[in-house]
Amino acid sequence: MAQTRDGAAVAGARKIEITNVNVHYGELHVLKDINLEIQPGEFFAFLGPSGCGKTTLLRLIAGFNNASSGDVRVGGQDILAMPPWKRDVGMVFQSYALWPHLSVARNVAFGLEERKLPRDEVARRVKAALELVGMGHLADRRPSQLSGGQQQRVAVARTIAIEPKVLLLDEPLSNLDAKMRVQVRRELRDLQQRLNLTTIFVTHDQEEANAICDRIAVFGDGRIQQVGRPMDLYERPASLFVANFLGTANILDGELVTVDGKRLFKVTDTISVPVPDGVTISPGTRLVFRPQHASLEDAGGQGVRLPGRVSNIEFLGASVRYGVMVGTSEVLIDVPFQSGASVRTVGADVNVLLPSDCMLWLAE
Ligand SMILES: Nc1ncnc2c1ncn2[C@@H]1O[C@H](COP(=O)(O)OP(=O)(O)OP(=O)(O)O)[C@@H](O)[C@H]1O
Repeated sequence: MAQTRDGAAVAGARKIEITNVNVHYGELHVLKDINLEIQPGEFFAFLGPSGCGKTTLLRLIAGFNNASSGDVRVGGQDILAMPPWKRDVGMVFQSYALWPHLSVARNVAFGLEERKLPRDEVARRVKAALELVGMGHLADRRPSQLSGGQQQRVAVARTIAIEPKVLLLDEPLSNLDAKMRVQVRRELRDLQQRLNLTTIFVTHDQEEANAICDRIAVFGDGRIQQVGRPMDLYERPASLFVANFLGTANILDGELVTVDGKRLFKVTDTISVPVPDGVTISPGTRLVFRPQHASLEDAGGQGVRLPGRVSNIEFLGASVRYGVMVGTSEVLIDVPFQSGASVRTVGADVNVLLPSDCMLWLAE
C-alpha cells in the first residue's frame, strides 16, 4: 500500500498515470513526451518557470484541453475521452473564480446543484466542506467581504464538495501575501492528508513545493527534467537547470586537463580542482556546489581550496553570505553566524574550502 510523506498508509486514493503525452497549440509544441506516475495519496508538485507547460498538463488532467497524443489514466481508467465532470477530478483555479453575486454557501452549492444532487445532500456537503476549511461561520458572506485567504478557502471548499478523488491546485497561493501563503499551504497539506486525496500542486515557487509536497516534477521547456523527493532533488540534481531552479547553486566553468596523469578541472590558470575517479567531464560540464556546503578556511579542514577575494557580504541572521571572486566568477558561501565571531571584510583574501563529497559535476 502506498504511503504519504508522513508515513500514513493510504487506501482508496487514485493513482495517476501519464504516458507519452504531447500537447500542441498550433505550431507550438507545449508538452513533449510526458511520462509520469503519481502514487495514490501523494501530494505532488509540478514545479518550473513560467510558460514551461505545468498548467497545460493540469488542465489536460481536468479535461479543459486536449492532448495531441498520449494517455492519462486515473485509478486505471483512461480519462481523456471523458467529459470533465465525469473524471472524479476537482480543480482549484489561481483566480478562485468565485461568483461575486452569490454567498459563500451558494458558491459552494453551485457545482452540486449543477450535478442535480438532492437538496438535503447539497446542504450536507456545503456544510461539511465549509467546516473542513474553517469557513462555516462565514457561509452567508459575499466573496467581496472576504480576505484573499478566505476566498481561497471557499474555492477549495467548492472543489472538495464535489468529493473528487483527485485534487488539482493551480498556483493556489499566488494571490496571497507571504505570511498567508505559509499558513494556507499548511492547511492545504492537512486537508489533503485528512481526505486522502491524490493531489497535484502547480507552482513556480520551489520553497512552496519543497515545504509541502511528497515529490516534485521539475518542468523546463515542455519536458520533465527530473522527478524526486524535495531533498533528493536538492542534493542530487541531474542537471544545471534543476540545480539552479531548486535553491542557490554556485557554478564554476572550467576545462579538463591532465597533469602528471591526474585529471584536473582547470578553472583559471592558477586554480584547478582534482576530478574524482568515476566522474565524466564532457564539454559543458561545470563544477556546482551549494553555498552552505563550502566554508571559508584559514587553516585545517578537508577538501579542495579555492583561493579568492571577498567581494560582498550580506548578513542573513542565522548566517553570513559571502560573495567571493574565484577567478572571474563570484561564488556565494554561507557561514553560520556566531555572536562575537569575526566577519571578514570586502577585499580580504580567503580560501574557499570545498569538501569533495559536496561537489556536483553537471551539464545542461
Ligand atoms: N490556449 C493557448 N493557446 C496557445 N498557446 C497557449 C495557450 N495556453 C498556453 N499557451 C502557451 O503554452 C505554453 C505553456 O503554457 P502554460 O500555461 O502551460 O505554462 P505554465 O508553466 O503553467 O506557466 P505559468 O507558470 O506562467 O502559468 C506557453 O508558451 C503559453 O504561452
